[in-house]
Amino acid sequence: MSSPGPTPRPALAVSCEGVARTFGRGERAVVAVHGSSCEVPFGARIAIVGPSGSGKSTMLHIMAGLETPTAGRVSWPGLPATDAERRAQIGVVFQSPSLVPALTVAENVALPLVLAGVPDAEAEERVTEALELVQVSELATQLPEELSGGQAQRVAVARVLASRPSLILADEPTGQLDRANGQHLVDVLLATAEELDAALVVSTHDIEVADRLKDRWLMHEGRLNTDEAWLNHSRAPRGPQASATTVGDRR
Ligand SMILES: Nc1ncnc2c1ncn2[C@@H]1O[C@H](COP(=O)(O)OP(=O)(O)OP(=O)(O)O)[C@@H](O)[C@H]1O
Repeated sequence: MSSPGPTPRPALAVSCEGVARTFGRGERAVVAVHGSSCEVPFGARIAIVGPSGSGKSTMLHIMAGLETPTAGRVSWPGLPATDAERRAQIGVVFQSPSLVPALTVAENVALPLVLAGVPDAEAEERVTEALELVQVSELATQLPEELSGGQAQRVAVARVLASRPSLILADEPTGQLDRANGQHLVDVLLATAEELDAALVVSTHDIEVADRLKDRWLMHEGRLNTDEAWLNHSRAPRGPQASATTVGDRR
């Protein structure tokens, strides 16, 4: 019997090789991300956990192509090579919802579809479906200023889902939601990622949210640790500090 060939490498949505990002110069320079590497295949469900200021948002923005690394290399082997086409396949849920103030909720969700040239009837269908998924259909004609923080956050998620991305990057998507609504939003992100066969990366402080995702990575002082062994380090005298200890203690 012939031996099986090497297992084909899974298609990667995004790959980071030693990426770093420094803001400012000289004495005022802040290193938000130190040389960090990761590979995110399609089908991945990853939580990036870490304390405030550890570099999670910056890392997600690098993966999204919104922030250019000052060192290292980011690539999207499984996404289109041209910037515009690739951007259309990357959905980012920002920490602050950033809705367009003059547009209604439905118009905000439709905006990326209109810009991408999706026909009106299909855009309308996708908007209705996305608003239903995040349970804000009744807010379709409201303006962003009329929404609570949590409602705005759900609309921002709907906007990403409607564009049917292949790579979903969500920065603290449950930050302004109570526990039940937060859990529901995670359900929606997971179900959508499954349906689209997309990669999903969620940054969070919330261990309950992190535990819903298949893999958990730690961001600590600008360094990304993709080895889940850190979960057990809390018992070791010199394991990763505060955040890892907190996570480990919950297990
Ligand atoms: N545009 C910027 N200019 C200067 N410093 C920045 C900028 N963006 C981030 N930083 C700094 O980089 C570090 C990492 O910030 P980042 O927002 O990535 O962390 P975070 O883990 O997402 O934090 P949080 O959970 O509070 O959002 C922080 O010290 C922050 O002050």
